[in-house]
Amino acid sequence: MGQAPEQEHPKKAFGWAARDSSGVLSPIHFSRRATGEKDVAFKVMYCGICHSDLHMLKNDWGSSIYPLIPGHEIVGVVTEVGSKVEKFKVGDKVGVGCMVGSCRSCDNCASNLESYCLKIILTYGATYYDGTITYGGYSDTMVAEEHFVVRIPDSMPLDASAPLLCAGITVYSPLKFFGLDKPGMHVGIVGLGGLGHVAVKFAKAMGAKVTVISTSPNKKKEAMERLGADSFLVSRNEDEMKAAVSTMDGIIDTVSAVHPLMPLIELLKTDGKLVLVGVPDKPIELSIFPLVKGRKAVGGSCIGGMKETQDMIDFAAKHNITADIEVIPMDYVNTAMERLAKADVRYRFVIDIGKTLNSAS
Ligand SMILES: NC(=O)c1ccc[n+]([C@@H]2O[C@H](COP(=O)([O-])OP(=O)(O)OC[C@H]3O[C@@H](n4cnc5c(N)ncnc54)[C@H](O)[C@@H]3O)[C@@H](O)[C@H]2O)c1
Ligand SMILES: [Zn+2]
Ligand SMILES: [Zn+2]
Repeated sequence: MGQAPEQEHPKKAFGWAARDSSGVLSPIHFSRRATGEKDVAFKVMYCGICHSDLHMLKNDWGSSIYPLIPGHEIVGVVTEVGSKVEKFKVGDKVGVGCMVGSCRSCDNCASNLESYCLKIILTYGATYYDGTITYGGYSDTMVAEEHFVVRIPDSMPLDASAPLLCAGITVYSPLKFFGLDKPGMHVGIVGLGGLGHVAVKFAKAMGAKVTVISTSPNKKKEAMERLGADSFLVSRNEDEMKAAVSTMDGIIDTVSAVHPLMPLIELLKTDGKLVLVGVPDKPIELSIFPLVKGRKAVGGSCIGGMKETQDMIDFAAKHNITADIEVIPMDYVNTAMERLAKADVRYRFVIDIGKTLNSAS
């Protein structure tokens, strides 16, 4: 067990940051806190690029603090553990997702729902307990309290597992909570991007019948043949949409921009649920009649708690679920962001931090 002596001084770290809402990333030297007694420190090997990183880089939600080092799909290998760490040792494969802190005492935290804690501390761009700003995984090292670290099973590839830490849990959690995880359920997945493509895989593994709803007809073949969807609806094709009215038990909507909800609500059966996980920067119009007529619900969902995140990883390992990724070098990140904005990625960029981030760049 690599027991670390308590250290007073922060540690040097290196990463890539945006300095303003242009969102352009460039190298930055910064520091991380010394490994505390409940902390796990690790060398970052890979970090996925979530669309939330792009929203945050551009200050779409008005909450960004610069310099901003994004990244919340972080995986790596443990280099140091604090004296009170129980679950991890040096050399373990681990990951950190969207949060690195919560109050640990409210009702949400007591129910393993840390992502709904009012005092949640996000992995980057948030203020930590000690007053410092949190920095994400586009960097060489990471440190987080043990409670917010998950174990990546040895059987899983580190690069393609990284996106599960945000994209994976964000779709797994509502599938379970809204009861869409049962064989025979008909589940619609809207938006076939990073979240959407893993949602198809999880819903299929849970036994549901899965229909992808997308604006791009050219994604039909791969959705069905590669990802295993049962059917595909082109949302701009009125005939196809009409034929599917009142057929779905639930829909997970991962779209990152403002889009019409009414056609999706029409697809739901009585008591169906439309769950929004995509977070557009502007409000979306909602008419009430279609909800009232079918006792339908529109809801939201935010990542998932730490226990459920570990359950999701273990479920993914059991069912061989990983993300379909394009691995890129660190200095490609700005181009990757431009491509992500145009939905030009199948389906998740993952930065090879371990091999391509070096402070000489
Ligand atoms: N709720 C949460 O906890 C949570 C967690 C992670 C990400 N998110 C949010 O989910 C959204 C999706 O993230 P992602 O990483 O999967 O993004 P992504 O860019 O990989 O996928 C988004 C998909 O939406 C589609 N899309 C974009 N604009 C559209 C439009 N106007 N109409 C129809 N389809 C459109 C794109 O083609 C793409 O397939 C983002 O808003 C992100 O911030 C939320
Ligand atoms: Zn994310
Ligand atoms: Zn709490």
